[in-house]
Amino acid sequence: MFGYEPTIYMPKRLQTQCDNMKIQTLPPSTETDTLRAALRSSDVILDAIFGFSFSGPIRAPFDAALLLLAQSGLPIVSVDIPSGWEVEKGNVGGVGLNPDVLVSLTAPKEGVRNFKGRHFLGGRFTPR
Ligand SMILES: NC(=O)C1=CN([C@@H]2O[C@H](COP(=O)(O)OP(=O)(O)OC[C@H]3O[C@@H](n4cnc5c(N)ncnc54)[C@H](OP(=O)(O)O)[C@@H]3O)[C@@H](O)[C@H]2O)[C@H](O)CC1
Repeated sequence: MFGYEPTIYMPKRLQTQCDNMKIQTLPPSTETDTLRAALRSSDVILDAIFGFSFSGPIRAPFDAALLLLAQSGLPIVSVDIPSGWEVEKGNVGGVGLNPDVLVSLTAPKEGVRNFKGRHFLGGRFTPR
């Protein structure tokens, strides 16, 4: 896909599109072995696990998955909100990812006010 070879962890609604486009997916599982293996052959993590509907504590299997992502040492780009952060309160308890880059959608959320990495704003904007 555009020269990239993505592996998608637990796609929620896009399995058919992934299959049609022959994009590798990791199905829901309580095991983290496949995710661990995929991380070993990855260059970057695009984090879009949770958005503004997340509220802690993190339930399994995402607790183990977030830990693996954080410990991978790979650069992380988060979409809208780093996974594990709450939309208003931010990284409560420090269990969320600490991405290098954040791409907020439409508007930065209150919880990322103190985010210190590179921060971009993306979305569709309607002119007045
Ligand atoms: N709609 C808009 O105007 C905009 C939306 N934006 C972003 O788009 C996402 C939409 O994603 P949505 O699926 O609605 O929500 P989330 O991505 O946050 O995911 C919800 C799922 O997360 C699960 N969840 C929540 N808390 C936990 C937890 N502690 N442990 C494990 N899993 C959790 C939740 O599971 P349930 O079982 O509770 O249903 C859901 O499956 C939206 O979030 C925005 O980020 C943009 O902001 C642009 C405008």
